[in-house]
Amino acid sequence: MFSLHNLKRNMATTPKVVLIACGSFNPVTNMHMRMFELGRDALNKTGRFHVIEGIISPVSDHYKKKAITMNPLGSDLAPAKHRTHMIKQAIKTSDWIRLDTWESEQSQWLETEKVLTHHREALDSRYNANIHPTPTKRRKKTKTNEDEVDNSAPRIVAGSEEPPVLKLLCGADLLESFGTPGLWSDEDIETIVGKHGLVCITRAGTNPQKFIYESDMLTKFQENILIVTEWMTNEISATKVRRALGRGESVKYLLPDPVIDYIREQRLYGVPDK
Ligand SMILES: Nc1ncnc2c1ncn2[C@@H]1O[C@H](COP(=O)(O)OP(=O)(O)OP(=O)(O)O)[C@@H](O)[C@H]1O
Ligand SMILES: O=C(O)c1ccc[n+]([C@@H]2O[C@H](COP(=O)([O-])O)[C@@H](O)[C@H]2O)c1
Repeated sequence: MFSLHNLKRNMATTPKVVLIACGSFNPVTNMHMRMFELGRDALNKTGRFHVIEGIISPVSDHYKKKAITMNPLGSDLAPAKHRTHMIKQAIKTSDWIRLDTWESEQSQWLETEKVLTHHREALDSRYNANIHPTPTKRRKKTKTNEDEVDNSAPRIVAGSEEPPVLKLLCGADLLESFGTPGLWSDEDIETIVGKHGLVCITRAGTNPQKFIYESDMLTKFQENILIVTEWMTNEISATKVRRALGRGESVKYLLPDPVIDYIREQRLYGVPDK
């Protein structure tokens, strides 16, 4: 029978999850934000997890993939200071997603497995120490410098509960990039999927179920992968957004308004003069 007491007890015993999305966020789009909502909803609906936090972790300026595979003439990755500023604008309307700049501040590009390990350790120490500020602190910071990054996270109550689980949140293109020869190491893929877990949002032109079926390793850890179908297949890609910006085309409703304002102000992505 339903009772508030049982509901509270279930909430306390259901494993808590922190979702982390790693990527260029060049720039952050409305689809990135939606990816978090889809991932949280789907995990919570399984009844097996309770999502408590989302982390956006942009890559550092040393990430060279774009230069190698997308644009042989040079990297079109905007500096991390701009990408993180835009993320801060985008998450203003969210009370559970935060920016974490640890990865973007590194002096070299780091494999995603290393980023997850860092956050796994950070979660463990937050859990063990139980001395961290609540997320409301960030929203009360009206008098501080706008550019000051607050990487504080929700307080994790230690006690009988287990520490939160960390899961990588991604689009199916990232999952399918596991199959690109020489891009990811097998050990890293095994750690990401076997130890942490994956929440993967379908994307136009991808077939994550088939991709998992065709990989022995992913099939082995299948129970750690949640595929979430995005039925509103309005494909927003940062590449296409950058292209539209460079051509002076409107990107309204594809990016949060303050992000568009910032891009125009800073003349990012080759935005032409008015
Ligand atoms: N439209 C989308 N649907 C589902 N996932 C998405 C979508 N756009 C981005 N993502 C996911 O967000 C994460 C970070 O994305 P990323 O910064 O690489 O954006 P992107 O649009 O794929 O960028 P680019 O076009 O520059 O390669 C990745 O896991 C990516 O798969
Ligand atoms: O860990 C790896 O080996 C690895 C190999 C290729 C890409 N990644 C990560 O995957 C993300 C891809 O982002 P993007 O914008 O290039 O689609 C980014 O966070 C990279 O650091 C990670």
